[in-house]
Amino acid sequence: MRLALSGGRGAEVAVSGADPLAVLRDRRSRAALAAPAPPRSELQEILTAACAAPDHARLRPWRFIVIEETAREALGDAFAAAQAEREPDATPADLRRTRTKALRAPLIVVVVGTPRPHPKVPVWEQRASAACAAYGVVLAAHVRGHGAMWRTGWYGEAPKVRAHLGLVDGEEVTGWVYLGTPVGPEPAPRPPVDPPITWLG
Ligand SMILES: Cc1cc2nc3c(=O)[nH]c(=O)nc-3n(C[C@H](O)[C@H](O)[C@H](O)COP(=O)(O)O)c2cc1C
Repeated sequence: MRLALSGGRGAEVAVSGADPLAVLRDRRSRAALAAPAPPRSELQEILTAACAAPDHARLRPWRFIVIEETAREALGDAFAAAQAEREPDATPADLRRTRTKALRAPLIVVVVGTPRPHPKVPVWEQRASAACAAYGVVLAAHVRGHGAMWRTGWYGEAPKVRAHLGLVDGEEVTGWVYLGTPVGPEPAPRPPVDPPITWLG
């Protein structure tokens, strides 16, 4: 059964009577996103749901930075400054293109992994947990009828961007989750999946 998203403007997925597994199965990332973004109150719920990520020893090895609409220009400037530092030959057109990466959606949630040494929980587990939290943001936004797309990029490691975000040593950008109202044609339904399973029966 395919779930209908009612409008994609903060409306909840119509789960009543439907198979909730379809919410997971039929989710698609949406690259083209426009205003409105989820309002703060709803984003709070989405990020709270994302904090239910599996998390060994309850370290909660992530945090969120929310780039609201008015903060995007400054982030784009940081992207461009980072590119100018990394590629001294970058043209003004290159820098303009890079700046627009911050404007691809009305809101960005930066999921920051905060792994730290722990006697029982290795860093890879904490990174996996942060990735689950990022997926949680995507999924919870989808459930609430918003479009989402998890992206990454070199600029997450660039000192100028890290400084702009206020990241401290050891913190890492797990994902830039772009959120907003999907625009343009709906992506084709996900092709049937044959899960790679080894059954040991
Ligand atoms: C860690 C991670 C980084 C990603 N980075 C990008 C990216 O930079 N650009 C991109 O187009 N897709 C990226 N993706 C993939 C998209 O989020 C998305 O999963 C993909 O387009 C497939 O769409 P679907 O989610 O509808 O299956 C990334 C996914 C993950 C898990």
